[in-house]
Amino acid sequence: MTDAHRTANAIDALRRGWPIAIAGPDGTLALLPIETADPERLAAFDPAGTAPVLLSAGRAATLKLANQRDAAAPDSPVLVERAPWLDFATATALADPQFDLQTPMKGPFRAIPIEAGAAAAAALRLARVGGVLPAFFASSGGHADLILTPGDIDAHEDAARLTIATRARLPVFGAENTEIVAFRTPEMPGEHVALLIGAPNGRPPLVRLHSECLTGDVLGSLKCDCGPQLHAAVEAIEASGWGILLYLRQEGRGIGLINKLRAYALQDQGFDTVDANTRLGFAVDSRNFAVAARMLELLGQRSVRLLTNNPEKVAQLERAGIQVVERVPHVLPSNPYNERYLATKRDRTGHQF
Ligand SMILES: Nc1nc2c(ncn2[C@@H]2O[C@H](COP(=O)(O)OP(=O)(O)OP(=O)(O)O)[C@@H](O)[C@H]2O)c(=O)[nH]1
Ligand SMILES: [Zn+2]
Repeated sequence: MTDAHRTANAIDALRRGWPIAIAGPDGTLALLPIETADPERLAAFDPAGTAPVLLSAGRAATLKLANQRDAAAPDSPVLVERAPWLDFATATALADPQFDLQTPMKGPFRAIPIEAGAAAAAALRLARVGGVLPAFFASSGGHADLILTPGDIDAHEDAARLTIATRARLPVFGAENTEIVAFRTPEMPGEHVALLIGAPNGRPPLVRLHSECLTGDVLGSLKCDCGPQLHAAVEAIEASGWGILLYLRQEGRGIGLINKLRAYALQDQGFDTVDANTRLGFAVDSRNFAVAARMLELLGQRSVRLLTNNPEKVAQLERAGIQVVERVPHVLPSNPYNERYLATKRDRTGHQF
């Protein structure tokens, strides 16, 4: 089995609630994903009932386990000791923030040292890639048929594996002289695409990196600005004469649709987009724009004008070897439902408005 093949199987296992094991340089962990497993599988995985619970640093902080985190490495995963009363239902409440406000955690919870730190961090990364909650029963003695390494997960996310699969003419609303180019890697289920709009004129193209947002792009959600930004980007590129829209399959800033909708449910409880992600146990933004740099490179473009309010997109493209000669603001009018979202972008995630 190849590296990426093992990761694909591991993602499949996570979504089905089957155990996997990750072997890092400092030790191996057998892992059972809490979201998708059930009490019977837990009993089979951990007959002695001693496997601790692995959580992200953000989730641990939300659960007031912050003081038990490693002060030298505050973003490291946290392992919660398995007390006899910490059953499957309690572990589910540790994993899923949905009921945090209704059922305050009782505890006492105790964090214990993690020996297999690399495996623990890789497990949380794999949960994000697989779109499940980043929480596991984790045992150093447990058994799983499928064993992978942190490096296997790197291979799965490696932008260098991207290639052009096909291209065709695609007149779109607002830009009729357009070609679509589709990209894929052997393992990613979602294909990234580029729209090449207008005719190259020797100048750097006007480029937009658009991250997938099913709710905003397709369903007309008013909670964000994605739909209007998508259409305005096509218009702006068309008006500029020549440019490229990259449609990146990075739903929910990389946490997937289901976890984004969980974040929306937390926003219904009053948390903003940043705190909602943290409560779920994810980074505020999990996107890696190296994939966009690779797409531009495959399209023969190393110098671009970038349509964005997000300085992080500029920085990541530059780090990946694409020269951003100009940042062009991309601000759309707000509505009553997305005002707070836009204010949070301005105040907490460094967007320039
Ligand atoms: N996790 C999470 N993702 C969200 C939320 N709202 C929108 N998204 C996702 O955010 C991505 C869009 O990114 P934005 O941060 O809105 O904008 P940006 O692309 O970083 O910056 P600009 O280039 O300036 O527009 C899409 O993948 C959306 O699905 C949310 O509340 N939580
Ligand atoms: Zn959106």
